[in-house]
Amino acid sequence: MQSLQAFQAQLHSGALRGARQIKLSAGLREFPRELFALADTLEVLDLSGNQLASLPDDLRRFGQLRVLFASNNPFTELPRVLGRMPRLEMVGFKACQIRTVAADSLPAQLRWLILTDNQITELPETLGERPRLQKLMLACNQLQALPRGLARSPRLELLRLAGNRFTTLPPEVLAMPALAWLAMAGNPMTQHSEQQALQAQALRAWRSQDLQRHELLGQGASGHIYRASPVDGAADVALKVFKAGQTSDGTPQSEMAAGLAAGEHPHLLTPLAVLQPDAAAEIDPSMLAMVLPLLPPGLQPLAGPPSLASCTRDVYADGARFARPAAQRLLAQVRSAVAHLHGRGMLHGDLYAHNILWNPDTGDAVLSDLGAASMLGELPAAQRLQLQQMELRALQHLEAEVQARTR
Ligand SMILES: Nc1ncnc2c1ncn2[C@@H]1O[C@H](COP(=O)(O)OP(=O)(O)OP(=O)(O)O)[C@@H](O)[C@H]1O
Repeated sequence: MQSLQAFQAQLHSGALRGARQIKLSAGLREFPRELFALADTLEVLDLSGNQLASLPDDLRRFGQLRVLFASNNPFTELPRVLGRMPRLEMVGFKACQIRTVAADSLPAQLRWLILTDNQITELPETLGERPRLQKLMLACNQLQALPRGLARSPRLELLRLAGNRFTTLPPEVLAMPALAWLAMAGNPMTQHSEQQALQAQALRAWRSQDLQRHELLGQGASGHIYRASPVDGAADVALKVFKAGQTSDGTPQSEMAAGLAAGEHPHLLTPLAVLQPDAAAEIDPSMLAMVLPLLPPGLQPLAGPPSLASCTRDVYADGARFARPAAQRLLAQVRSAVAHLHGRGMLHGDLYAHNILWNPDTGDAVLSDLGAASMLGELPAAQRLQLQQMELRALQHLEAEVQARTR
């Protein structure tokens, strides 16, 4: 729902009685007290894109609230009242101005925490005392260390640390018993390798006048993808134009560096080149872009991304069943793509069925999306190996999901 007036009108008419979900984005500067009329039923509240800097102390009256999104609001502190919410398990405060996360601001049932793109320098030890924690998004902050107790988080499977200030790998990461998906690019511990990868390719960058841009092929969270033709008559390519300077997993620069460093592999979607920014360009010159091979039509994602309920696990189409030979071929190709990345000293970081495009008839597959990939070359060899072993957990989850649907 977009406007406060529309919300109020619906509330007064009784149309919202018993509502379990509300989305309000209307330039709100204060929490609308009218919402308390739904305190007994509301489970999902989305207040993203307002002007809120605080939440009321009696928010805990929302006894059923499980999910709270409040991204793109000028909070400077994670509201402490969240720590007293009895059922709250998903908390999303992306792109606010948060500097402080107090020890008592984390709900006991916390399962999924999004603090991407804030200014956080330190996290409280209580984060390691949330046994249901499964997904932790901390990219693009100012962190140099993690709470020690996170090392023992029994269910923490997905961790995003990209774009912070880590000079070495936080030791807690290697101890996490269930970790399977990790992004850590764009930190001082990886930056040198990323810069080298970008510099090495700078001379081979394409200019925008080398390409004619055509229709939009699709868009994801981080970019718009167009079909484009090289003006020299070479085969068509895909052009990915990044939407913003930061993605949920890191930065476009890190994604491009990883893609270039990964090099070519028949089952990995890696860029052919970056597009040189240029003032005369048809696209906004401040936007970063890269050129990718054009995938043949007929490929489809193996699954959809996780839902609020599945949290770290992909969602497969109802009744999805794969023919055994196709499933085996798919898994062999994905394993070979992962082995290639590991051989290059890298992590994919987002090894998921939703990042695999495949042809269900043949089993031919391409692993895409290096947006969470990390270059591990600057880490000690033993750590590199441990991280790659960790990523094999993601591969095992994928294999189990596919095998469970193979007839
Ligand atoms: N190389 C390509 N060739 C043809 N079509 C492509 C190509 N890459 C992407 N697409 C199309 O664009 C859509 C969006 O791509 P994708 O999901 O990779 O976006 P993204 O923004 O890069 O990813 P993310 O959401 O993970 O940040 C795909 O579903 C597909 O239809």
